[in-house]
Amino acid sequence: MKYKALVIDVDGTITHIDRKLSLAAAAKLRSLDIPVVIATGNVLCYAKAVAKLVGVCCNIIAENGGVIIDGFDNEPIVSDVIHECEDAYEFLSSEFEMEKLDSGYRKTEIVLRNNFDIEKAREVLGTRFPNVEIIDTHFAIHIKSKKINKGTGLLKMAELMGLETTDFVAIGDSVNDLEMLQEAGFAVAVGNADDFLKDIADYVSKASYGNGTVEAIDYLQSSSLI
Ligand SMILES: O=C(O)COP(=O)(O)O
Ligand SMILES: [Mg+2]
Repeated sequence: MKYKALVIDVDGTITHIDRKLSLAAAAKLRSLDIPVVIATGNVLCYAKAVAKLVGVCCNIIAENGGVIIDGFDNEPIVSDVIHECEDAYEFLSSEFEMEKLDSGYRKTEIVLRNNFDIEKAREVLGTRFPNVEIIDTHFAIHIKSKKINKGTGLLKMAELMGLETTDFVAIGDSVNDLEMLQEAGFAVAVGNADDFLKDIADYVSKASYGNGTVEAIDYLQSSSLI
């Protein structure tokens, strides 16, 4: 066994296209005897439920690295980065009809329904908020700090777990997984992943969504990598 832990995205990676949980992926993750860290752009309470129900509780990177816990009842570590995201949102909302998602729960970023022109929004924002970026995960649009991502989240989590980031296999599907896959020792992109993620991955599954995760874990096990 080469890698000591696995860090895995949620939407598009352990789900089907419609965000329903892939039961096959959940069963596969639950069967592993190495720690499994959930890493998602979703809010912490959502991620905690995912981790608990999948059965991999509870080292969690939520809000794209902005919020981290290393135990279900432990106090979250919350990055202080929301203010600039709020300022950018206020600035944009005078020009775009935007619908906030989960705003009552989010601590570190602003998330919006994917129903406006993101390219235009990036143009309008220009260089006004140099520490803020807008990303599209195909599930939602995030106005987030450039200072945090799932890669910085993995660095912190590895430290909390007494591991190196290179001890991890990372599995993901989208732009918000890029830094995490770059940081990990072994990177997996599922079949539905964006091309730029597939380009940097060590393994690209033929199957998509949750079935891609099952295929990748089968490969890692049969190659004695985990
Ligand atoms: O929050 C999103 O937009 C996508 O969530 P994910 O990181 O679990 O894929
Ligand atoms: Mg995803």
